[in-house]
Order: sequence, then structure tokens, then C-alpha cells
Amino acid sequence: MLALTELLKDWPCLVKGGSVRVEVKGITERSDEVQPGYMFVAREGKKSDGLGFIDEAIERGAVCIVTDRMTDLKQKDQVAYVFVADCLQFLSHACARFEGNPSEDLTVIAVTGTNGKTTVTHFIDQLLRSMGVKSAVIGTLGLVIDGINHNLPLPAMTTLPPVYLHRTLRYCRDLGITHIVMEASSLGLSQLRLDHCKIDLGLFLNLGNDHYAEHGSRLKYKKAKERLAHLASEVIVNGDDDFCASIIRKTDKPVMSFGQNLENDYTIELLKSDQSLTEMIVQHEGFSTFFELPVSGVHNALNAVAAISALEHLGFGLQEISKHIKVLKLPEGRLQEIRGANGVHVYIDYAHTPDALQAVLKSLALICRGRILTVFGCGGDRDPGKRPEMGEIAAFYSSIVWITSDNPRSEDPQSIIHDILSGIGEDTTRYLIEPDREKAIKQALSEARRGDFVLIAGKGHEKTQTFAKETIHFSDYEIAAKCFEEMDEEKTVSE
Ligand SMILES: CC(=O)N[C@H]1[C@@H](OP(=O)(O)OP(=O)(O)OC[C@H]2O[C@@H](n3ccc(=O)[nH]c3=O)[C@H](O)[C@@H]2O)O[C@H](CO)[C@@H](O)[C@@H]1O[C@H](C)C(=O)N[C@@H](C)C(=O)N[C@H](CCC(=O)O)C(=O)O
Ligand SMILES: Nc1ncnc2c1ncn2[C@@H]1O[C@H](COP(=O)(O)OP(=O)(O)OP(=O)(O)O)[C@@H](O)[C@H]1O
Ligand SMILES: N[C@H](CCC[C@H](N)C(=O)O)C(=O)O
Repeated sequence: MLALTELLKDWPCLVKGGSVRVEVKGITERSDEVQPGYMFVAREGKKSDGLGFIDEAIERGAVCIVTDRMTDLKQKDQVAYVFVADCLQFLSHACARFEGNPSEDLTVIAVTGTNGKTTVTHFIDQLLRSMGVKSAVIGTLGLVIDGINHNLPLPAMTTLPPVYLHRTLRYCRDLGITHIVMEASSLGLSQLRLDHCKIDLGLFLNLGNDHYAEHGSRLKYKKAKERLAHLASEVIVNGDDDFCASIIRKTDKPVMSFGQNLENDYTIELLKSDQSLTEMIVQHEGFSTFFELPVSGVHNALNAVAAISALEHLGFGLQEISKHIKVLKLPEGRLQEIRGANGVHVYIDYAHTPDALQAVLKSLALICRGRILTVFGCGGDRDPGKRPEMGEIAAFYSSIVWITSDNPRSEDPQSIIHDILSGIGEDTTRYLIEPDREKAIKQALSEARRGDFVLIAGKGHEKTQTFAKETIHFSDYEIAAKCFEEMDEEKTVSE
């Protein structure tokens, strides 16, 4: 609880009606979350406008309404109306102050990039914990403390809106956690969800094709990501990625780089990568340190070096980090292997962008001696531009591709498939269209022979499939595992 005067102190605004001495019991931008004594921030969104929910908020007991538009509101007695320049900016500020600015008591590391945020945040957290630091992750997999998902009532978002973010940070701080590693999505950055959260270190991984449509253009997507350099005190970038490298030239913050190119501050030399292990050397300030990573994939070696650079920068020695590197474990649904019957290898992977699909297929192609069979689809209500690109990449690396559904949301699954097909064009790769994802997975698994790799891409850890009219329980892992069980049973019966 905090007096309205405290929330408004030093913040340019105009207050009409009510009393600034009123105690605010909570802050929300959602009318259905308002409780007696709450502040309701009525902002304009893409789908609706908070102004239209003011009456509902007051009926539910709001004592203060905040807006950034000088519209003629039918004011009610006892309610304070606050006019600010920008609701999103104010929301970030007010939520941080309401919770007592918990980020100031924590070391906060924020990771942005089109691909690899979840993996890198979890790698950093795993290493920190192994070295005795109390840390937690906030991102796509929720709030994870000690490797376990904490079931706080949080929205399923990669970057939490400020109402939930600062509450979660305070919860962590009160548990004695000192380090927070979090994902900074482009949408989170552009919606100012991280403004007024103190960020000690910002990490830039890469920039690829995703969310252009939601942002309006590639430039706007890029600009959103660039905000992290503005928010963080220090920055580490992937120097091999053109966009990330451009941050080095643009920011006035202390900046370091990692990557395979020798001019980076942390360079990696890959020695070997197989199905379960990657060996590499990290060079920094003239010293070479050997790392044996218990994970596969060139992209994951890059993710590991991003995590290692961040930790070195925070004061941990490379030698010490190398002793703990065996704790690294890919998060659920990232190159997650199900070893099937008959020497078939099945991988569940969250690749849902062109670069991610390319990275995972390239890594598998390096170690697969049989055929690669790929099952994938593209999300509905998401950038259609990535669909043909993903079609082309899947066809390039695979012997057979099953084009299926991946959360069609409000769109017609067939029309998404049609977009994907336009990228396959003249490619001679065999492809099959099966909108029912369960059937597509089953077909691919029954086609697979000894030595083949089956990649089931796009949904990773997800446990649901969303259609226009319903969301159903759906897990790629469960379906593949069940399918193998049934195959085993059939084999036993026929023997
Ligand atoms: C594109 C996007 O980010 N949308 C988020 C945004 O929606 P919006 O600005 O369009 O808001 P709106 O729905 O038009 O509503 C306007 C205002 O009216 C309020 N309202 C609305 C209805 C009502 O009954 N009462 C009410 O008060 C809303 O709370 C809001 O304050 O603000 C809403 C309220 O906080 C979010 O729920 C919504 O996230 C939706 C669920 C979403 O799917 N977001 C995804 C795309 C997202 O943010 N993803 C990124 C990760 C992306 C990645 O890494 O790939 C993430 O960080 O999670
Ligand atoms: N450094 C990387 N470069 C390219 N692709 C990667 C990289 N790291 C992971 N990937 C691919 O991206 C997929 C998603 O990885 P991860 O969940 O770590 O990314 P993310 O940025 O958190 O994604 P999202 O924000 O959409 O949840 C992985 O399953 C893998 O296919
Ligand atoms: N954070 C991403 C996840 C996409 C996952 C994929 N399975 C899909 O539904 O498109 C998004 O919301 O665009």
C-alpha cells in the first residue's frame, strides 16, 4: 500500500478530483483485475482502449484512474483522475515504486535476441547456482528458482508487464535471491515493460526474422531491441552478428563482444561437436580456456559463450566457470532427444523462426548419418513473412518434410500451410501436408528407419495447441513418446 502522493512524486502529471492522500492498494491496467483501493491505468492498446473500461474499474472499487488523453471523462466523486504524458511509461515507473524498486537490490542481467534467450538465461542461472549464487530466471518458461518452476499467478509472457515484473522481483529479493536473469523480448522492450527496472548487464544475441508484422517493420523491431542498450548499464554483444555489432558503434555504454571472429573480446574456437558433447576453447585477454559442454549444436556453443562472457564480466574467472560447465542443461523442448526404437533419433525443438530452424537443422545435418525427417508448421497471427523462409529451409536440409499446424490461432491452418509451401517452390524434396499435428508426427515416426533423425520443430515445451475456437492440450513430446510405446508393443506382439 502506498499513498497516491508517493506514486506521483516527481512525476509530471495533472490530478483532478479525489484526494492525493488516498492509499493505493494495487496497480493494474486490466479492468477485470481491479480490487477496492486500486489504481487503474487506462491505456490505449491495439485491440481495445482502457478508457472504455473505466466505469467497470470504478464499479470494482478503483480509487484512482490514470490516462494519457485529455478526454472529457464523466468524473465520479472520491475518484482521483490523473493525467500523464504516457501511460506505459507511467505504469513502469509506478509499479517499480509501488513494490519498493526491488531491482535496485538485485543484480539484473537481461538477454535479448531473436533466438536463444531462454537457453542463455537458463545457462547463466545454472552456472551462477553451481557457483553458489542465489539466482532465478524470468522468461518464456516462467519464474524458475533452483531449476523449478514457481507457480505464481503470472501471465504466460516472455517479458512480464511491469505490474507483474516488479512484484516478482520483490518476491525473489525477499527469498534472498541476489541475481535475476531475464529475457527481454522485443515486444516487452517496445511496450516499455522494462523501463524503470535497473539492468546491470544487457546481452545481445542475434537479430533474425520474427515479429516484423507485430512491430510494423524490421526497422521498428530493430529499434525495439536497441532499447536494451539504452536501459542497461553495461552491454555484451555477439560481435559476429551485424545488428549486435552495430550496437558497439551506437552505444556510449561499456561494451564487450563474443563470437567466432578473432576481433571479439571473447572468441571461441570449436573443436568438436557430437550428439551430446561440444568441445571448445574460449580466448580472452591472451588466455585460452578449454570447455567441454554437455550439449550439442553450434548455436548452443554460441549460447554457452554468451553465458560465459556474462559471468566473466560479472567477476567469475574463466577457469572457475570451466569447472562448473558440466551443469549446463538445455531447457525443456530445446534439442530434447527421445531415443526411439530401432535406432531412430527424435528431437523436439522450439525452432519457430527461420534462423532457429536453420541453426537446428544445420547442427543435426552435421551429425546425422541417415535421413532427416522434419515436422513443422508456423504460428497463426504471427508474421507471415517467416512462413516461406521456413519452408525453404526445412526442404533444403530434409529428406521428407511434413507441413502441419503450430498454433493456428485465429487463422485457417490450410492458408498458413499454403504460405509455407510457397517457399518450397521447385525444391525436389518430398513434402506431405497434414494439418493434424498428431497425425503428422505419427506418420514421420513410422517412416523413420535406423539412423534417421526426426525433427519435430516449433512447439518445444508448449503443452497446448491453439485454434480459433479452442485451445487443446498438446505436447509434441508426449505424442512422440506414446507413439514409440505403441510401436514397441506392436513389435512385442508380432515377435
Ligand atoms: C502484442 C502484445 O504484446 N499485446 C499485449 C498488449 O496488448 P494491447 O496493447 O494490444 O492491449 P489491448 O488488448 O488492446 O488492451 C488495451 C488495454 O485495455 C485493457 N483492457 C482490455 C480488455 C478488458 O476487458 N479490460 C481492460 O482493461 C488491457 O488490459 C490494456 O491495458 O497488452 C496486453 C495487456 O498487458 C497483453 O495481454 C498483450 O499481450 C498478448 C497476450 C500477447 O500475446 N503478447 C505476446 C505477443 C507477447 O508480448 N509476446 C512477447 C514474446 C515474443 C517472443 O519472444 O517471441 C512476450 O514478451 O511475451
Ligand atoms: N543462438 C542461436 N541462434 C540461432 N538459433 C538458436 C540459437 N539458440 C537457440 N536457437 C533456436 O531457437 C529455438 C528457441 O530457443 P530459445 O527458446 O532459447 O530462444 P528464445 O529467444 O527464448 O525464443 P522465444 O523468445 O520465442 O521463446 C531453439 O529451440 C533453437 O532451435
Ligand atoms: N513467443 C513466440 C512463440 C512462438 C511459438 C510457436 N509455437 C507459435 O505459436 O508461433 C510468439 O508468441 O510468437
